[in-house]
Amino acid sequence: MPWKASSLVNVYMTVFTRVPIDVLTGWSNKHMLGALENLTETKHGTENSNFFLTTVLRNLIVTVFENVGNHELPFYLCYMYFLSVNGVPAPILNSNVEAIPVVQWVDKPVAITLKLIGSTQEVPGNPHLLETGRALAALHHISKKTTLFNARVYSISWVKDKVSNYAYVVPFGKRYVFEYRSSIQLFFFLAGGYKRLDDGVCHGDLFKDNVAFEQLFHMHRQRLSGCFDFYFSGQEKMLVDVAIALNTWCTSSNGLLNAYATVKLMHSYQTIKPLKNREKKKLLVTLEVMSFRFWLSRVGGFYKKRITATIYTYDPDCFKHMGSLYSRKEWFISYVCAL
Ligand SMILES: Nc1ncnc2c1ncn2[C@@H]1O[C@H](COP(=O)(O)OP(=O)(O)OP(=O)(O)O)[C@@H](O)[C@H]1O
Ligand SMILES: N[C@@H](CCO)C(=O)O
Repeated sequence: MPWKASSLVNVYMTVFTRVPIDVLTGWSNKHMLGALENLTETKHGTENSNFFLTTVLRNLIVTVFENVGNHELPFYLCYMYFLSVNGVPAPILNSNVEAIPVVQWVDKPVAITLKLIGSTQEVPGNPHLLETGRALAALHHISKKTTLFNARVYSISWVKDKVSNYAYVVPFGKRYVFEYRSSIQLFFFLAGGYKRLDDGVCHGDLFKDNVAFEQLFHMHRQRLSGCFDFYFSGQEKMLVDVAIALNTWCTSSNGLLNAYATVKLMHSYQTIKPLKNREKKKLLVTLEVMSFRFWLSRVGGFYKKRITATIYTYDPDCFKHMGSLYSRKEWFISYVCAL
């Protein structure tokens, strides 16, 4: 049966693994986090089980990793540590990389990180777009200097695997579109120009719900307090991160890229890290490929989760048609990329 976004209504549960209070108290004592005051489950998130934990000393996030193995966690934590000591705000708790609280619960790794101040922005305005563009560019800039390495998460084999697994959920008359878009995706990875794009460790998931902003009391504006959810980060073309950000931060409700928002984000990104000509030429196809990539993972997520329980899933519909939008013309790209 083909999926339908409307059937996502009433699908609300974001925690898969709960941790008893006495276990949390033990961790808190061991890592000197302070006496526990409050514990609540987060309302969003589809990958891991996240809790807001308040102690007398701090506001924390407890993440029980559902799909990240013990061997993978050190990269993510070290990368967050690397970013935060280099001025890109990531929610790492200790300034000593050896003292980051990592524990184990029912055979799953658990990390305790800082809860960022403020909240995420569903409808970003000028300052949000400008600060996000700047933060992403700073992240890319500094990531060039790290020796940390994590293999690309969304590789050719990932695409092939998902496409073959999910093809049956696409209505029969639409399968040619699915095949066409997946071929663009594969072509993108295999094309010669792809190899020459700038790469390094990328965030991989810089959606609006992964950046927090705090209100400045003395001013009528907000300031970026940090980026989180680095658990898709890995080696990637930096243009891919830019396209993910544009698709999610700058798209209007009708699915079209908003020129005003795109110019803001791109301008602030490029003041720190200007795109090279070969990157500008590939931006159009990268936007298309990334919209398909998230559509694919959301459709897959919907099916996987529907089988297991009623849990929170993201709506795939907003990425469905993005690849064929009229605003994605060459002139539009040169306009928004102009510094
Ligand atoms: N460091 C943090 N500071 C503030 N809030 C956070 C932090 N980390 C997680 N959260 C909260 O927890 C929620 C879920 O976190 P996150 O997005 O990391 O989960 P996930 O399961 O990995 O989700 P996704 O499906 O987006 O990959 C966020 O929407 C946010 O409200
Ligand atoms: N940020 C992703 C989920 C994690 O890949 C989405 O909204 O589809």
